[in-house]
Amino acid sequence: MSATSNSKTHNRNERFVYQDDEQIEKPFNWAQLRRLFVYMKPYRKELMPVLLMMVIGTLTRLANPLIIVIAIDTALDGKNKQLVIWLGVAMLALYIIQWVTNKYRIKHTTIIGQKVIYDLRNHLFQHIQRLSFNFYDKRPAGSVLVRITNDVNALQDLFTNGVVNLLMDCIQLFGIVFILLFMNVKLGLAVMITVPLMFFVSSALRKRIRFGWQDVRIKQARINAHLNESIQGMRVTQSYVQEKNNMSFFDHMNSINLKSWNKASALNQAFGPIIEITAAIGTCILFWYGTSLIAADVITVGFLVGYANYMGNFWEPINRLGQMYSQLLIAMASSERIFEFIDEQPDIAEKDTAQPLPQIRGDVLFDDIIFEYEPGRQALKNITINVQAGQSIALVGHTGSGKSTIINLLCRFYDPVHGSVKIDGIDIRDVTIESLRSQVGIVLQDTFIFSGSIRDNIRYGRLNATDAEVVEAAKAVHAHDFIMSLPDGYDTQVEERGSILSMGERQLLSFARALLADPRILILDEATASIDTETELKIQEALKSLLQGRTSFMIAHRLSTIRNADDIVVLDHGVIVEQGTHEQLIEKGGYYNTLIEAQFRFI
Ligand SMILES: Nc1ncnc2c1ncn2[C@@H]1O[C@H](COP(=O)(O)OP(=O)(O)OP(=O)(O)O)[C@@H](O)[C@H]1O
Repeated sequence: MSATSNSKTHNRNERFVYQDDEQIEKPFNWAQLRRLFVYMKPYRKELMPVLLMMVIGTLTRLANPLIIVIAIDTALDGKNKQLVIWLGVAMLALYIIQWVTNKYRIKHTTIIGQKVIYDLRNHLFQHIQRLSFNFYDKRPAGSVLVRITNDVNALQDLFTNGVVNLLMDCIQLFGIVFILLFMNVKLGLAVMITVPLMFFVSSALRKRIRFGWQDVRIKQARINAHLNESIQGMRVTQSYVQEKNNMSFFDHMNSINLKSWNKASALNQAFGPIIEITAAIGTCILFWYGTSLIAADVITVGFLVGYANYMGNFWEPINRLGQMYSQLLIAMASSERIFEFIDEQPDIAEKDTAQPLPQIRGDVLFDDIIFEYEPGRQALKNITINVQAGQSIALVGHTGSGKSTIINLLCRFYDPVHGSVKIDGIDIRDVTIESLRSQVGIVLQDTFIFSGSIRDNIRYGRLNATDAEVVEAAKAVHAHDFIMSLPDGYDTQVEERGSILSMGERQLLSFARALLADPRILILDEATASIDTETELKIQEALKSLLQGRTSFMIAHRLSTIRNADDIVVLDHGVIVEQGTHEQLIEKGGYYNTLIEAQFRFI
């Protein structure tokens, strides 16, 4: 396989490490299984008739061999033709009952199972939407995606037929054991003597199977996480001509996954022969001991045939339970990963006493803020910024100086370690998150365009805005002309991330979206990409409309934006080194002056 030959070309362990999925190596977790079944609770009523059908179906199956016993012993000598007919009718009736109950059971378990999966997926998605940025910082998006798709799907089999089949097999098994012992205790014990042996041999195997399937899931999760990253980063991959390298890495992971699957599957298949051998030994014992009992007139031929029939039915559920064990293990590995997410609590939690933030004016105070993403590494040190409503603040500084961090704190994506952020004098930790974020608008550097029409993308700012308001917002930020030049105007369909639009056009769309939302506080992470002078002028004009009457924080990259700001906060390594207007700071000839000179040599 090419993975082996490529392994010398680079050290794969140095890149794409998805540590997060390595952790689960625990034994079978019954508490987890019980927790999973909580999702079935709302469907208890619907489940009752299914269980009833299952019990009826199983009992009729158990009655079949009894008819055979009677037929051979009392009817086959041809003297009692009527009894043969009646036995035939009874057999047919039993088969019909089995057919009807099976059909009902399969149909309804599928429906209930799908509903449970639907609930679980919704619950998981609802939960991860609440999780803080901190959670997403630590995980590749792919691994989050895998849990909502693959891991939830892996539970599908369990919920659609697994649970009911499990119960059915258990009832059938106990029923047969009871009948075998009831018919003849000695014979029953003799034929079942091999069962403990089988459990003993298979218990070591079961452990290996469990680890095998866990390993498969980990490998699959890695592939999916990598796939997701690869698709997201396809442009970068192609620009750096990394396709071959990427392919070799993928091939490597894929072959590891294949090996892991083959191993688990081979272990799983080892179950079958163990059961077959045990069954064969059991059958030998039955006929050896059974014939001697016939010779001694203790049992009849019909009895032995019926007994053999029950024995056949005895191994069937055991075999299925063995297979189901691996299904259960796959489901348990997935549910562990799902619950790991569900148990994750958002770092940014609302206080019980949190009140909605009233309609704000827009005064903002960063009061002696210290913040660290990781303990011991301060990203912001003693930051104090006092902003009056309606002022525009430009945040400037070299890369990594803490500009985005300030913005993250204002939206309460993280909480400071020390100090507080206040809006209109109210600590933002005391208000509900929704009321805070709905009054703070953000225009990100990498404007996210959703699949849909241009109109819908603008309307994302305020879902109940009318068409006229959408057009009005677009006009105000000078986006209307370019939208009208598109094939279907406002109805033009754009794909995810808006690749048919230029960088400048995407910016204007995001301005229109923000204007429609009409927040009192606006955060703008200005795009760094250079655009032509004409678009630059348009954007500056658009910005003026957008910023009017709002408090704004801008991570500014264009000199024109920085110049127009009411106040410029200059950051260096998480510390404010200078603050003032453009003219004041240039006059001062300090850090800002050097920074601006370095960035914009034409000044
Ligand atoms: N999620 C994170 N986890 C850990 N450290 C982080 C995280 N985000 C940022 N940092 C660190 O915090 C510091 C400030 O980062 P920040 O993103 O605020 O800088 P910035 O000024 O916005 O940079 P840029 O102009 O490059 O966007 C940097 O040292 C960065 O490495």
